[in-house]
Amino acid sequence: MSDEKERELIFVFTGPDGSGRKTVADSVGATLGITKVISYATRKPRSGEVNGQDYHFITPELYEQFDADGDFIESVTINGNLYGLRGKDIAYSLKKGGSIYLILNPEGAQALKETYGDRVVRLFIYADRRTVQERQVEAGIDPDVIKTNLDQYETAIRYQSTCEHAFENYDLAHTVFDITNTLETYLQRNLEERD
Ligand SMILES: Nc1nc2c(ncn2[C@@H]2O[C@H](COP(=O)(O)OP(=O)(O)O)[C@@H](O)[C@H]2O)c(=O)[nH]1
Ligand SMILES: Nc1ncnc2c1ncn2[C@@H]1O[C@H](COP(=O)(O)OP(=O)(O)O)[C@@H](O)[C@H]1O
Repeated sequence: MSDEKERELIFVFTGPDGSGRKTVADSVGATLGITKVISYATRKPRSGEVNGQDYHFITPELYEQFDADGDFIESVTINGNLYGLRGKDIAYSLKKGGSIYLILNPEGAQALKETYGDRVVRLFIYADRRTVQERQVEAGIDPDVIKTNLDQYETAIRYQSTCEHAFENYDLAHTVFDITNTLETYLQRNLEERD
């Protein structure tokens, strides 16, 4: 039989940029005490971002080295920057015990689903186009980046139907409450299956 740890769950928060994935995910993650696994990125940290908390911010040279070593589950270029998740980080967190969460665009969510199958639960977070635009403007995101993100909006929205769950995010407390309840059900069921 498979190792007990192989039954830990992988919650992936996905959806369009600006929908609130990070805000919601970190709040739910803190409430439930689940570990975040972060990607490696070659972009520069934005004001307020912390290395090792938002991303592992690394040089293109180091990124290339990891890539050449076959470390990345998938690797994408977004707005001229590289992003990737190292399989060994996921394996390590799962091995330590407990479920994990990640924040990814739909492409990344799909890659995880294909790699880890049934253990992956995708939570699709969404808001209307104008709202996600306003949020990104308010957050001080570069206007060119906002434009490329909005060009991806419809494509991202189409991924909703593939996800295990979808939540609109307007009232933040409400969204966090709903998702926390949903994940608690998964965690409880997972515990019971082990008894
Ligand atoms: N496919 C994929 N997407 C990622 C990965 N890491 C982050 N992303 C997504 O790529 C986009 C990165 O854009 P960025 O402007 O840095 O956004 P932010 O980090 O969400 O503020 C976001 O939609 C992220 O959720 C990854 O490893 N793989
Ligand atoms: N329900 C909400 N109402 C108002 N603002 C929100 C809400 N959820 C998130 N935000 C804000 O919107 C911005 C984008 O949220 P973020 O979590 O970074 O989105 P994403 O990870 O999807 O790009 C942030 O400034 C965040 O504080």
